[in-house]
Amino acid sequence: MASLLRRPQNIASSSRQLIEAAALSRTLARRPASIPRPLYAYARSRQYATRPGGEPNEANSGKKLDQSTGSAAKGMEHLYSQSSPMSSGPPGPGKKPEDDLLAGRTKLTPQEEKALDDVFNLVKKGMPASMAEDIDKALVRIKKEGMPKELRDTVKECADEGMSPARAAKLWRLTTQMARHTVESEMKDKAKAAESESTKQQTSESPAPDAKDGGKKKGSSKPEDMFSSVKEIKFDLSNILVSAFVAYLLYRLVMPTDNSREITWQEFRNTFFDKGLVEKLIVVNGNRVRVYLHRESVASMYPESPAAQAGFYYYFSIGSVEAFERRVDAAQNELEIPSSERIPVSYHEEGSWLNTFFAFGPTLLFIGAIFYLSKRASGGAGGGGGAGGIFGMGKSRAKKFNHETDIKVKFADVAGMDEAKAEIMEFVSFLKNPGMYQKLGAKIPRGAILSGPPGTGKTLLAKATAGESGVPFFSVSGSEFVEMFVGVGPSRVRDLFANARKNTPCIIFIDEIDAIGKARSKNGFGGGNDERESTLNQILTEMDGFNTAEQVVVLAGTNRADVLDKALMRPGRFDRHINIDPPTMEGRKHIFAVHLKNIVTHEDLDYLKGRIASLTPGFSGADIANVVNEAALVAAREHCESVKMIHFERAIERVIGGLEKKSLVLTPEEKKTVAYHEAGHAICGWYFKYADPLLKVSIIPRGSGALGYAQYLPGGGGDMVLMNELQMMDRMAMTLGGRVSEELHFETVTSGASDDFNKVTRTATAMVTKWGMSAKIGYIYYPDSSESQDAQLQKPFSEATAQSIDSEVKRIVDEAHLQCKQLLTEKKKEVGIVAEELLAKEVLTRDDLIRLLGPRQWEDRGEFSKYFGGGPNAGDEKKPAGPDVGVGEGGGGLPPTPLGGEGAPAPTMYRRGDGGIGFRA
Ligand SMILES: Nc1ncnc2c1ncn2[C@@H]1O[C@H](COP(=O)(O)OP(=O)(O)OP(=O)(O)O)[C@@H](O)[C@H]1O
Repeated sequence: MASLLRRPQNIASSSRQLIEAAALSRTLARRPASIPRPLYAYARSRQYATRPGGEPNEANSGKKLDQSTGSAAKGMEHLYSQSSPMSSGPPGPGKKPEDDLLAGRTKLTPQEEKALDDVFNLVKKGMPASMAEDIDKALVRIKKEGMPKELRDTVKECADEGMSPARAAKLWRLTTQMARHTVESEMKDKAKAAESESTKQQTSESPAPDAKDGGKKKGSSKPEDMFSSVKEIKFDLSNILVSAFVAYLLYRLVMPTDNSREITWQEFRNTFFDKGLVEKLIVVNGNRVRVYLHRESVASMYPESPAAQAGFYYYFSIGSVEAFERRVDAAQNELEIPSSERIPVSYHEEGSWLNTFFAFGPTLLFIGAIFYLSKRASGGAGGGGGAGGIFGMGKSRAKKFNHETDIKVKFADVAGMDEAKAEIMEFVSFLKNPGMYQKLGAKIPRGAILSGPPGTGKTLLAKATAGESGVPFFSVSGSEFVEMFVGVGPSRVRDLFANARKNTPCIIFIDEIDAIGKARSKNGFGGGNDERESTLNQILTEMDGFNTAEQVVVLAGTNRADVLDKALMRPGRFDRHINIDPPTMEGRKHIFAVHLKNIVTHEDLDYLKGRIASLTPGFSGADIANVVNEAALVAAREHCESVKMIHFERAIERVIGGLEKKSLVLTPEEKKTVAYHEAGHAICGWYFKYADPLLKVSIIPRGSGALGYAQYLPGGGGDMVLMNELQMMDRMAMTLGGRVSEELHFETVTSGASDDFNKVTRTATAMVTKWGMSAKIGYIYYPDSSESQDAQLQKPFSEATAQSIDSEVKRIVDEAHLQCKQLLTEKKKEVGIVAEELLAKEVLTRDDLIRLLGPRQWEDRGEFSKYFGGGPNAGDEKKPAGPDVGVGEGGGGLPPTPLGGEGAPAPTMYRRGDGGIGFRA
């Protein structure tokens, strides 16, 4: 009642009809009293709960209708649920609502029947016809089946003591409940009848059990299938969190929050407004109205309704504020609500979720990106420990390989470097059996630097050391210490060594150590690199910091041992310097043997290894691995059962010269120039004692810019370590053979010989400035700019000496040119024969040259004649087994080797010249 007093509009807007009805009742309503609107609302709500349409709907009967509550509009089911203001209230625990309703039914006496008629007539006043009809039905039923005790008592109380608001409300409730119950019973009966009818039909139509199974089997969703598909989904915590967050955002965007529900204007009007339940209205953003109800009124009557919860509200959308205001005014006028009691309406502006999201989105994205990047930067740390710095930036990025599972490499897999292996095996025995050394007082070496050209197997050797010694292996590249933040490098070094100490005995391998281990600059010219130097200092400190009992071996790989800081190389740090050179002929055979293990081939393995090793001087282990793999790919492309010799040769050609460029068509003149150029080289190689005899020449352009391509057998056996002056002169003359041939056979010359001149000049310069082969300059070594920083700025010789060097270089090159010109003039006819044959066939082999020129006068050194034939007694020689080198195919070439360097052998590949017309010599 307190709530009623506080809200006079509740009473003021009570149903006029009800008050009228109560006043009209002469017998029952002696003291007419207003009935609180919530009670009236309750009573009216029964009608909607049973039949949302307000009309008895026969078509909705049977299965289609919910058997207890009728069907509600989609999304509005909650309004008709048991706990909503529109339901009959919660049933007692364990009881059905009708148990209470029908408790203590007894037959009616005639007086009671009359009193009941009066009451029901009173109640029916002001009701819609449909509901009055239900009330009548209920009355008939009560008369037939008896009156429930509660109703009887209430009717009696009304008769004895008169009508009061509470009794009126109770009567309303009981009569409408009875009406509803009657309707529901009818529906249930109908539904039962329909159900039994359909079961009968089903039993007559249902298929045999087998057929059912069959049907199930046919279905695509077998339980196992479903499980297997479910199993495949990977549940990753971060994925789940992100998906959950996104789903929540979407949900919040699409769905309103739980403490609100959308209704229509009609529902607002009929369910809340007309019943005086509305406390206030808030118009949000001019397009939505929030309806706040009198919570106490709702809670006292429907404790379980969501509308009774604090903060809950209904809302509906409006087209325009003006229209809404007009409608509300009209509704209030209709209900004759005085202006002082009208429902307050306020106006709010609020940002939507979407707006908030867009407002904060970029900031969140930015923060997220920074977080992600810093996470990435700190990722890949090999084990924990150590100071991580900001976002773990300072953590070591070394990958830790488990010796039992990850490292399968053994010394047997590393071929062609026996000395290096022997040296490093000592580390293995130290790691396996340290006591043996320590008891004799020997200090254990701390580490070794493996230096050598790229791909010679430094990393492989380090891995094999770890594999053999059975200890964990930390692998990191020098460049991974370098980061744009100051202090990260030293911090990562500390972290790496801290991890290693936790895992002793172990091996740390720092690849490309020159990235951090370069000699620290003395004069600071060009700006120092403090970060790199402090990283290096940290490595020096850490390596000093080991005590000899700590079994941590540090191996480092580099291609530039010459630039490393001296402090790094001193005993007590990297004690051992192991130099790994490109493999020799024997080494290449062994490396081929290692990699051929995985290849299917029916060739004679000894012959195969020897021949392809001869064809690959200067190749590193990585090149060899690549050739073997490439050969297998070539064979597979041709659908062969096994890899044959021809495939290996093609692979070598491809590795050296690139793919044949059949699309590049040379004009006949260009082709002729290339052919005579190549023929010039070939004739020189064939007739000069110390030059390299031709193995194969082709004038098919190749991918790497070569218009012609020749392969020569290195005269020194490919592994030549020393060259004498005669050899150099012959080779230089041969290198100039291409240009001289052009001079002799054409009116003019081309730009294609520039690469030849480069080689010749470098050799001649080295002869003068390094190898003491010029009487005028004498026995002096002048470093070039690649060897000394000083030489980059200032020439290490006087101007006069420079002139002498120039003249001496020119003299040597001129001598080589003269030597070549004499030979080619003498052999002009042979050059023509070879060139014409080359033009006709595009590819010539050693056998063709023997056929055209006769066997070579000079005996080939090394094992080449064993694999390629063609020595001075070639006619008598038994031809080696296996196919000829690349008959009818593009030529191969020896790998480029540095001329002017240590014992550079034959010229190898001839590329497009500067003028773009180029071809090879
Ligand atoms: N001596 C060898 N025996 C067998 N295989 C080898 C040998 N040397 C190199 N290889 C092959 O070449 C690959 C590359 O070798 P690796 O990575 O050890 O070269 P690297 O000297 O460390 O090169 P880089 O200096 O460029 O780091 C190896 O995986 C292996 O397949």
